Formats: sequence, C-alpha cells, structure tokens
Amino acid sequence: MLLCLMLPMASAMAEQTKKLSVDVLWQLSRIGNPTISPQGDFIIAPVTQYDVEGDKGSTQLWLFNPDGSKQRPITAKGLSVSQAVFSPDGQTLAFVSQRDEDDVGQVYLLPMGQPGEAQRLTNVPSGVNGIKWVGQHIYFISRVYPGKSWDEIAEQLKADRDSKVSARQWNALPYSHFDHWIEEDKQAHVFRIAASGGDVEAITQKLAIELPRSAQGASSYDVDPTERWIAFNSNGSDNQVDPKIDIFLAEIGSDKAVNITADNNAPDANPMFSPDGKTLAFTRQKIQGFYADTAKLMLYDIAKKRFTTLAKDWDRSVGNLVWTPDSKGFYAAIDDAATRKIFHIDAKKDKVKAITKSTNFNKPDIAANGTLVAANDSFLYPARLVSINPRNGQTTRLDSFNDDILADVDMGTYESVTYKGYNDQDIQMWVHYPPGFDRSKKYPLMMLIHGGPHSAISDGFHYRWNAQTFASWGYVTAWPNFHGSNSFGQDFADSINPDWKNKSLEDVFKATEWFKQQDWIDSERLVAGGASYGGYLTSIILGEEHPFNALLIHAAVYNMYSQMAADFAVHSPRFGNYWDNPEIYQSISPHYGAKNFNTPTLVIHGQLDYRVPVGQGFELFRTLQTRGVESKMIYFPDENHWIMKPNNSIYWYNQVEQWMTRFAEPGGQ
Ligand SMILES: CSCC[C@H](NC=O)C(=O)N[C@@H](CC(C)C)C(=O)N[C@@H](Cc1ccccc1)C(=O)O
Repeated sequence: MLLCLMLPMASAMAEQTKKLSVDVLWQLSRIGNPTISPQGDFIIAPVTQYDVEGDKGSTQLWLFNPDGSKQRPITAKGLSVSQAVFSPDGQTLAFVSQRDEDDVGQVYLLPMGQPGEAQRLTNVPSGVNGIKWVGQHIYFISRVYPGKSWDEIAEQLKADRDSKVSARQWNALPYSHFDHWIEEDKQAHVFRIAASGGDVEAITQKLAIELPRSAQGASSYDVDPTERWIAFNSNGSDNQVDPKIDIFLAEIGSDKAVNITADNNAPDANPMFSPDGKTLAFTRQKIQGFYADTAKLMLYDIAKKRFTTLAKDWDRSVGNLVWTPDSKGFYAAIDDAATRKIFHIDAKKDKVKAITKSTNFNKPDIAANGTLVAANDSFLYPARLVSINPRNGQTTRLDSFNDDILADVDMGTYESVTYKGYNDQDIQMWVHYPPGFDRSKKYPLMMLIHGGPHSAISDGFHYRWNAQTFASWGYVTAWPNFHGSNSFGQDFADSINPDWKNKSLEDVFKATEWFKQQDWIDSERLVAGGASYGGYLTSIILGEEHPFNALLIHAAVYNMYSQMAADFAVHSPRFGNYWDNPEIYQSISPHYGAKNFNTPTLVIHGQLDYRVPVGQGFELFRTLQTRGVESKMIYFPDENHWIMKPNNSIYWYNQVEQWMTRFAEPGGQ
C-alpha cells in the first residue's frame, strides 16, 4: 500500500526534473569561433540566439576580456553579423552585416576601445563574403557578372529580381551546392577596398581566373602581410564535372598568375601566408574524388619556390590551422580518434604534439603575445569560449553563456567503448546513458548511424542529433564510429570505398550484438536511424535481416543511380560512372533490398536538399507503401539536407520521439 502511494509521487518528481529537451536546445546561445586582436587585448566571438516564437536566429558579436572578467555584446540584437576580423593595429573591427537599406551583406567597421556606431564601408551590389584585413585594405569575395561595372551588376541584379520568368539554365556543371542553385553567368572573385574607403579594386578578375564555382570563403585565398602576393584556389583544369582544385599565386595588380600545384591531381587548398610573409602553407590531398583523403600540411618557400611536406607520416588530416606569430609553426584543431584536439605543429623540428586531451576544440586563434583561444564543447556542454595554455592544454573559460539554463538540467552520462566490429577489428563507440540510469534495469537502445560516411562523431555538442536528448527520452543511445569514419587514419576511412555497405553494416550489427550482451539492455526494444550516409546505411539495414523494431531514415541516399541528380555523385569521380561500372552501384544501392523491406520506417526529407535530392526520400516512401510496410513520410518544403529552423526542429524531435516510442517503449524496466 505504501509502495502504491509512493510511486505516483516518485514519478511526479521525476517528471519535474528538467531534461535536455529540444526546447532547451533552442534556448541555448551558440558561441562560434573566436577572433583575437593581434595585441591580445580583445576577443570577439559570434553568439547566435534563437527566437522560437519568431522562428529565427540572430547572431551578435560579443567582446570578451582575455582574463574572462568581462563579456558584453558589441553589435545590436536582431542585426545579424558574421566574419569578424581585426585591423592589424587591433583598433578596428570589420565584419559583414546586412542592415538598414542593404540588399546584401556589406563590410562594416567598428572602432574598438571607444564608443561609436559601426559604419558601412562597402556598397557592393553583389554582396561580400570571406573578408580579410591585410595592411591598409579589406579584401573580400563577391560573385559578380565578369566584365560588368558595379552599376551594370546592380542593374542586372535588379532586372533578375523584377523578372517574371523564374527559369534557370545551365550549360555545364555545377548547377547546385548543398541548398542553393549556382548561377552560371556569375563568377566568384577577390576584390579589395582601402580601410579608409574609396573605390573597390578587382584582384583576381584581372587575372581572368575565378575562385572555385561551387563554394568559396575566407579559406579560398590569402594575401601576404606586405600585400604583394595573393594565393587563391581555382579549378586548375577545364573539367567542371570533377574540378581539380589548385593554388594559384600572383602579384597583386599583375595580370598573370602561376598554378603552383598543377602537378597534383587532388585538391590543394587553404592557402595561408606566414606572418613573416616568406612561406605559403596549404593542405594537400593525393586521391582525386576522395573528400576524406588525408590532408597533408605543405609549405611553399616563396623566394626559393621550394615545397616541403610537414608531418609526412602522421596519419591524421590537418585543418583548422593558424600560424604561430613567429612563423615557426601552427596551432590547429584536428580530428583524432573521435575527439577534435588542439595540436601544435613545429615547422622547424617537423614535430606534432597534442596540446589538449579530451572533448572538442574548434579552430583556434592566436595573438602576438601567444594568447590562444578557441571554442570548446563536449557531449555535455555547448560551445564555451576558452583560452588554452599551450604548455599543458589547461583551459580558462572566458564566457558564462548557458550556465543558468543548464544548471537544473539533469544530464545523462556517456563513455567511450571499444568493441570488435567487422573482421574482429576495434571500433570506437560513444554510449550515452539516460539521466538516472539504473544498471539493474533493462533499457531500450537507440542505435544512431552517422553521416559522411567519412566523418566521425566526436565528443562535442550536436544540435541536430543530440544523443543526450534522445537519452533523456529514456534510451541508451549509441554512436559507433564504424569503418569509413575519419580521425582513425587513412586506411580505416578508405576501407569502405567503393563498397559503402558491408564493413560499416557489420560494425553496426556487431555494436548491437555488444549491447544485447549487456544486462541493462532489453533486446526486444531496439530502434535505429541516421541521416544522409547514416540514412543510406539504415536503408541498407531495412533490406537485411536485422534486430530493430523501427527505423528512422533522414535525407538518405536510397538509390545510388538517381543520386546522380545531386551535387555530390558519390563514387563517380573516383570509381567510374554507373554506365561504366554498374556492378559497384548495384551491389551497394539500398533500393535493391526493397523486396525484404518489412520494418516500420519513418522517412524524412527536405525539398531544398540538393546534396541528396528529395526524390530519394519519396522513392523510399513509395516503395514502403507499395509493399504495405507501416511507414510515414515527413516532408519539409523549406528545409535542406538538415533541419535548421527552430519550429521545424522541435517538430522533428517530437515526431522522432513519437515514432521510436511507439515501437520501443522508453525507460528502464
Ligand atoms: C563530413 S564530410 C561529408 C561530406 C560528404 N560529401 C561531400 O562532398 C557528404 O555530404 N556526405 C553526405 C552523404 C552524401 C551526400 C552521400 C552526408 O552523409 N552528410 C552528413 C555528414 C556531414 C556532416 C557535416 C557536414 C557535411 C556532411 C550530414 O549531412 O550529416
């Protein structure tokens, strides 16, 4: 009797505990990568906050003291800003914003250390992107109609906006990138304007060499500190189907550029001049058509025209690099065995050393006095702004965002587990336990399958597929970093090409077996799901004998043939097209498993997904319905490969919860 009376009270108390629900996720402030002034006295970071009611986010720039004693916004709420860069003397901040009567983003200047409004510097009708402040100038990228004056560009853009014809046309690739169409008659070029104002000067247009057509940003070019040289990315071949990304070097003002990486067929990217201007660093891959090929760090001695490869035998991909102020090396945030760590790369001694040990760090920035800052997150906390002691990796937190919101959230716990996967090889997996997890009970399992496939789930705060949020519903949640995942070395990543199916599938099945052997897992309550490549592998599971009661398939590549409509045609560049090598496509395409489909499946897809076009989701849903399999299609007309809008995201999490809980009751029993 006493027990009967106690139980409702206990469950009422349990209900009162605040979980990491999707509503909480959207209340959190999201701190982006920081920029530190050259003198080390100002730290700026973008902070994005969401208004769920208004269904939109807004990014403000915040100023932080290096000792963490102060934080305050320095741009107004509601006026989104991005790409903050400091003047070389650290006294002025430039950023991109679209405000007042701006049709597109422009460069704004804000004096530091004294009161004053941000003033607009540019009036570029085609907008600015990828800004850098070097010497006396601010450099930027704009997508322009080549050969036209700014007035003519403004007129053309207005005519396009006013036109009653909505048709687009292409005569060559690329036609889309991720979630937007690419206008064929525009080219992306680098321009500059004096920080004191004046005319905009064309830099790469003079060379008649455009930046890569698909995507460009601040990492697509760099200018040396004396403003003599520009290094930039462009397609070094005539082939627009499989562009060959090279690095071109030119003297600013000249009309000639040299392709310094013409002899390498794979991408050479991220040009970065050293602070002393003598060396150009860049990243080099070797295998064309393999986006996860290990990126090596290259140095090019500009005077001697000599190349060196750093850390030749280090089996990790370099990226997120910043030169040290003395030009003797780099700090970088590099994926290493499912965490993203800060490494120091000594260019003189050719030595690499991990500075941080656990959780995730993003691209760092460094001041002349050596102050090193970065955003740091983990599964249990969203990004924080920290300074990092380069000697021992110890961090000092500089912000206090989200503490109030998370103070009373009952988080679960997590751990890294290594189990035997395909061919008895070690596979790393993150396991999340629900809040209040009790080992004496049995819990349902939600097996999550990550995308890429060449990415890794690392120890960071994931907003779209938050394992702690899923765990808070009452599931043990798993993220295995199966064969193909990056951060475990080249062989492991490349081991699933072109056979995208078998090794990772076995890794997922063996992970599930591992769970079934645990006393705290209920083998009758297993569900699985994933997005993109994760949706692909879940569609493969659908056609196999498997242990899951229900599946969730988001933005999946379902038909490897019709993926040809996408901006990323998977194996075509490296292993040949389907008409030449149909056996590759046939052996790994999920749609060939259709005759075995019989598991309840939730299919989700966005109309604006050009990475995996929406037809893939409908093909799968129609197949499931035709076969009489219980299934639901959720279609987002205004979302891309990912669900980005607050209310759609809340709906997504709620629908997923409803679907999963129907087929695998949550909670310990
Ligand atoms: C992490 S790099 C993955 C890039 C990859 N290919 C690129 O050119 C990609 O877009 N993969 C898709 C599947 C593919 C269309 C068949 C994918 O699985 N995307 C995942 C992973 C991802 C994460 C972050 C940034 C890009 C992709 C996804 O969208 O979650």
